[in-house]
Amino acid sequence: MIVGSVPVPGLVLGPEEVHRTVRRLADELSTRHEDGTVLVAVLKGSLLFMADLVREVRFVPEVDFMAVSPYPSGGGRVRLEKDLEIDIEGRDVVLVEDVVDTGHSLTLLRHELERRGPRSLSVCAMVDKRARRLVPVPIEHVGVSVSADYVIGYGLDFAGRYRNLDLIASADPAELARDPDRYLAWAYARRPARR
Ligand SMILES: O=P(O)(O)OC[C@H]1O[C@H](OP(=O)(O)OP(=O)(O)O)[C@H](O)[C@@H]1O
Ligand code: HPA
Repeated sequence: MIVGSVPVPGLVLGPEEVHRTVRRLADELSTRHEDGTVLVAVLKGSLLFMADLVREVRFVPEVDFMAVSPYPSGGGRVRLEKDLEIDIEGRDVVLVEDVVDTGHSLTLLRHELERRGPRSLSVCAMVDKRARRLVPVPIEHVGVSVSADYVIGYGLDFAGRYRNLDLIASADPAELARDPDRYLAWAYARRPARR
């Protein structure tokens, strides 16, 4: 969308819709899981999602964190950067992802977790960019499916910016590549005033 000569991102979910979506996902998880379920957040993007989700589920979760990153050589190969501290053998595990794009990261993560013998494993992803999938991978709980090429906000960054927004917006990756600060004025104008 273009306003005047300044491109602005398209709003995918505003703050209220983000919270409604998190509550719905927490309800879905709460009907299937009991105390002791391990919620594994994928850093860094799942920061806000995990923080909200743990406050909405109706079971007592244990939390842990993983991180992956692409190999510099590219080609979709992904490596584990940070591993769990908890032994998940025999445990119910929910992997909490901010976004699934090509599917490479989630494929590696599912494989890594499955081979440790959890009692159950499911994935709860806030954003599913289904049209961009290169590797098919199951996602049991989806917040929102988008056709956008790139999304920012609610943990999702571009070059470290935009993670702290309480909304999710689609953005033009070419614009961001030209100027990573491109949407900051738009984003901060939408932040609620703090006392
Ligand atoms: O489906 P894929 O194409 O593999 O992309 C999905 C991955 O991208 C995001 O992480 P990102 O690399 O943006 O790192 P960050 O969360 O630390 O910003 C997200 O957390 C996934 O792990
Ligand atoms: N936004 C932010 N980070 C991402 C995305 C996205 O659309 N896809 C994969 N990592």
